[in-house]
Amino acid sequence: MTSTPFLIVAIDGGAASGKSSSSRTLSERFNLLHVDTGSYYRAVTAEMLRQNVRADDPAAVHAALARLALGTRVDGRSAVMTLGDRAAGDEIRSREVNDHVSHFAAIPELRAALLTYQRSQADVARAHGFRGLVMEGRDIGSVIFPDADFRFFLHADQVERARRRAQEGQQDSIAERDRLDSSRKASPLTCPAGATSIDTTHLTLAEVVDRMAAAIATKLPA
Ligand SMILES: Nc1ncnc2c1ncn2[C@@H]1O[C@H](COP(=O)(O)OP(=O)(O)O)[C@@H](O)[C@H]1O
Ligand SMILES: Nc1ccn([C@H]2C[C@H](O)[C@@H](COP(=O)(O)OP(=O)(O)O)O2)c(=O)n1
Repeated sequence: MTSTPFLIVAIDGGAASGKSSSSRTLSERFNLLHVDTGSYYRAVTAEMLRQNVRADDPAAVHAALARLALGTRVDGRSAVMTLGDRAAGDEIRSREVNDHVSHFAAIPELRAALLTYQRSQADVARAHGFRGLVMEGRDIGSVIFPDADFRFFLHADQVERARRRAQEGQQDSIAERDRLDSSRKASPLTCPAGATSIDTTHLTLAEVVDRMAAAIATKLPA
């Protein structure tokens, strides 16, 4: 008897390239835990701001990281970071977090603190009976799960991505975040070698999802 494989799907890309929307749909279609690692960097950034810690103060960042008590709550099909007894909420999408998150995400010590935590989400998925996980971010296919079963890299031209964000009513300097995320030394945003690159500029969300789903279905029936 063959057992069903536990599948890891990695999706990377810049802001508003379609990572969250496609990940959510794939998580439903294949019963995968949805892990939005951007929300983790956002939650830690919100916590740093709450504690008045600045990204350019390494000693304060170090001390604050040592105090973080990270946990995970599963909400439907999505993993949600908890900090102590608080779950990350809407404040992680605020203008202030948008403006600061890439600066905190560039700090190697902070990224190292989140590395094991992100990998441990596979255990959370198993414990909750999911058939695998779909994890989205900037360095999932390159650093967190380089051996993932599927690695996708989504991109779209900047004007289209800005249009998508504006349509959501969000104030977000995506060009500046992409510049910082792509140029940092620690795990920069890049299309990992061997990943499947998809230009979503002229595709509908359904078309993007269908391309990824067709590949995944070869290993895991929907
Ligand atoms: N291929 C697409 N065509 C049109 N709109 C899209 C497409 N992909 C995503 N969107 C829309 O763009 C916005 C940002 O998408 P999202 O999935 O949140 O991107 P990311 O997670 O990469 O930041 C959402 O409102 C989403 O519905
Ligand atoms: N794996 C990850 C995920 C996000 N980040 C950083 C860089 C991003 O600008 C911020 C926020 O990520 P998020 O995915 O929420 O951003 P968008 O939804 O694409 O606008 O976090 C990262 O450095 N590494």
